[in-house]
Amino acid sequence: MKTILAIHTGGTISMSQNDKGEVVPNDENPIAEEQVILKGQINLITDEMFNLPSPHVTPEVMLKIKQRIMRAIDEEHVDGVVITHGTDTLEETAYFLDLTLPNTIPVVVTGAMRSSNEIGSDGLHNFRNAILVAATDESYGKGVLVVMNDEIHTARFVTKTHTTNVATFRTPTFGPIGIVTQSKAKYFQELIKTEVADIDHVVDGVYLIKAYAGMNGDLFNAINHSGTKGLVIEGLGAGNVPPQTLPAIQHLIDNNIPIVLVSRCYNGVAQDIYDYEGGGIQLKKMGLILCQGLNGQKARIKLLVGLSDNKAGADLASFVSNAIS
Ligand SMILES: NC(=O)C[C@H](N)C(=O)O
Repeated sequence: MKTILAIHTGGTISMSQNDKGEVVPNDENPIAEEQVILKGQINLITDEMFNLPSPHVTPEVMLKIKQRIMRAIDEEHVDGVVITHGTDTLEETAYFLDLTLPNTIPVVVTGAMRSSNEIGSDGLHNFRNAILVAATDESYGKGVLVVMNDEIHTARFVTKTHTTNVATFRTPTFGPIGIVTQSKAKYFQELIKTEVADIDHVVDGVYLIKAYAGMNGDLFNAINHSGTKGLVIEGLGAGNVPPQTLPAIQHLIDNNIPIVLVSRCYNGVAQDIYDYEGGGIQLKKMGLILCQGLNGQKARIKLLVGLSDNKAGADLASFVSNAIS
């Protein structure tokens, strides 16, 4: 029998609807373990570590979860870990863990779109599936996984795409890597390349700014201060910005702030294709780091982890730039 540690951190999976129809946190994580079908087949131990709506989750909280999992691996010798988490920032915590944990045992993050007492609540189903995936031998060596709505996604590429639909978690461009059936986790894709940065602290001052038509330098100027450690820009299309932003972006570069460029598009990767003012070719020449395959919030987590690992210059650029190969 495998031993799986479930770490509860809060989110809708731990919430319920009140008489007025509002979804509210409970005093404690209310997941009814006795209802989880796999009880009896798996030795499930639980840790009610946090009870936070996921918009309250910070990189410091993510680091604490990482440290808790390290203890489970090194001292408790568990066979797998499941983390329940609010879905709003689930992809960020999952990717933080993917970048900072050794790839030794399955670590699976899950949540719910409907709270525990709502009709059609998906919490227990997702929790059961996540336990099943964490206890499956084929789940070893795949990095941190996200299990929602009968699908298995990599933490690196999955993103929340719908405000309320239970099929909200999608992996644009690359697709999920497996499915969960009644009794099995089945994989049809391999994870490519894993990287680990064993950090013991997290830096502050890493920002994310989205480009838009007619944008000027105001937002970039606003973060041009001593507390800024890094910036991710969600550029337009293949990775371009309006020309009026360029002087302010250049000031940040002159102040040695690493700037990462991704695309605000849902699919595809940022590339240096266009050679006009503000185009990707110019941005690359200015020193922006083009990051392939990650969305803005994931690229921010990667930049934050790289900086927290004391990476700088070419080392930081190579850590952040390529998530694909
Ligand atoms: N479905 C959810 O979990 C959303 C909730 N607002 C959270 O992230 O905590």
